[in-house]
Amino acid sequence: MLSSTMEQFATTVSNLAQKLAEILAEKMGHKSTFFKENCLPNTCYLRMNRYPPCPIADEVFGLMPHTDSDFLTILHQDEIGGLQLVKDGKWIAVKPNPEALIINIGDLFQAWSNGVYRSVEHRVVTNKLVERFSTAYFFCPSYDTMIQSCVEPSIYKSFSFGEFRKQVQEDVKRFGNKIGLPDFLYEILTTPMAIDSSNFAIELGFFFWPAQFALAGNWTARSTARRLPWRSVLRLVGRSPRRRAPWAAATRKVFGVKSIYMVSDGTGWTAEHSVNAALGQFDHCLVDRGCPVNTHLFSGIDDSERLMKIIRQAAKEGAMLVYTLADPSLAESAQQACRIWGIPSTDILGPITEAIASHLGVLPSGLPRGAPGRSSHLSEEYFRRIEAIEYTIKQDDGALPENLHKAEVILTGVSRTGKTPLSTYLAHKGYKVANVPLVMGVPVPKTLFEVNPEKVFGLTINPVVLQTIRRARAKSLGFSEEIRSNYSEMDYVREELEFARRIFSKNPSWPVIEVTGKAIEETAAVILRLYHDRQNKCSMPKISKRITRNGMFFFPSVLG
Ligand SMILES: O=C(O)CCC(=O)C(=O)O
Ligand SMILES: [Fe+2]
Repeated sequence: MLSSTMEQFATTVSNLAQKLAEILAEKMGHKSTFFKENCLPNTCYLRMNRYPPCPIADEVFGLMPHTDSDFLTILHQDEIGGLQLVKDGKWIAVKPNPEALIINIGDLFQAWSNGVYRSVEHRVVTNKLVERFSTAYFFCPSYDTMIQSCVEPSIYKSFSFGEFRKQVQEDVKRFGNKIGLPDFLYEILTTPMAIDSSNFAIELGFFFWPAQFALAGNWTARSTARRLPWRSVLRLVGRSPRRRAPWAAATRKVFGVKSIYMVSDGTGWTAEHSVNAALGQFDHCLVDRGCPVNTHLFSGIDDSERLMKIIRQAAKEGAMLVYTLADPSLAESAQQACRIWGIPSTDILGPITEAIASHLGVLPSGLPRGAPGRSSHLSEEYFRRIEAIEYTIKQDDGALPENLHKAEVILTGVSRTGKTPLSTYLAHKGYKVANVPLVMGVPVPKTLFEVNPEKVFGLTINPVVLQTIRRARAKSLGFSEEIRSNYSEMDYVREELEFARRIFSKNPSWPVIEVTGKAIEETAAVILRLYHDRQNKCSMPKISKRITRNGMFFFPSVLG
């Protein structure tokens, strides 16, 4: 009785699947007999799922996130609910309606339609109290049927359904999850294609349901392991059920770690800096607030083969892709592959390069930094930077005062105001920087007062903060008690800051910058703004300084 009911059900939904496939094909302008010829009843199969009540429903999936390896799936679920699908990057529940059928696009339809229809990622969550049943009809061809895109140029290589299934099994064995269509993507995507991707899941009125379904009450739950599938399967028609394996996507969901892949055909600094700057906007929710982000940098990626491997990996891991690719065809490939695989992506270099090209009226070279044919990789600017770094290292901590006149920027202040890291940072930006410490009782080099005062910058800091920094420093360096009290006791700290203040006030054209609580980058930005204002001398703001009540210099950045 059960089997005849199931046969009847299978025949009905098989006809429905046939019609739907033809309608979808026709919508793409293809009147095709392909489905009629290749998806015969003996190659399609029906699977009945039972999801027993699960005491740890929050931790276990009934069915791991997956896409179906078929053309179409016709699914019936009972009134319990639990099926979810991904829409716009979010999991949404499919409202249970025993009066309706759910149609899922499978991987084969995605390949056949060249990505116009997309196979939908779905999963089943378990229920604590009640069992759930569903029946899925998988509309498949024979293993030797070749799956080939119905339009050219094709995104995917053609493959037989057998090859596809074999690859899926191998991937599951090797990686623990199915990769699916990304395995069959052409490595080089250079031809622009307009792909109208749409996740597809429609509900139809349901007209047939076997009453004897409850017969299968003795099924047993197959897996109780955490996050492993929690359901039993009854196969009625066709091939054996797929092995269910834990998915990378599921692991991701358990641990909630998001990844950002940065890909560059150069060093990757631009991508890295941009991502870090943007991540700064999420300080309030990163890591310790439970939203951990992993970033991975792939530099020197200048061929599509490696690019596609990375993108495939990103698809597998559910990562986002941020790329700086000077070669427009490579950037285009990245964009397309991301669109096809549903990977969120951002092209950092493309939009700005295009804007500059249109502003200048000149085409960009499309060559990454260092590529043969691009004007000298090691540019003048590069050598200038190296020279600046060499100079700055030599001039650290008051060394070689006779060379101060060669500096572009001179930083001065008491010990532990951040002169050295600031000098190094500015040197990496190409400025020759000297730093001169102001130490009470040690004469300040004469040359500091002989050089152009416009390049001297004083640094000052809150005494309490300075004392804390100095104490930590004294401890880590194992200073003796005597040196320690000289260096880090409050009276001494205040006195030394006063000593510096007096020097600063005798040299009123030195801007004095309060560094308390400022990042090196922030102080550097202030210095460079002043430096360039002074260099350009155009409507240069007059720099003034005044003394605040606690005896610290306060530096209003731009005064008219
Ligand atoms: O039980 C369900 O609702 C979904 C079943 C399913 O996705 C499958 O068997 O592939
Ligand atoms: Fe499925």
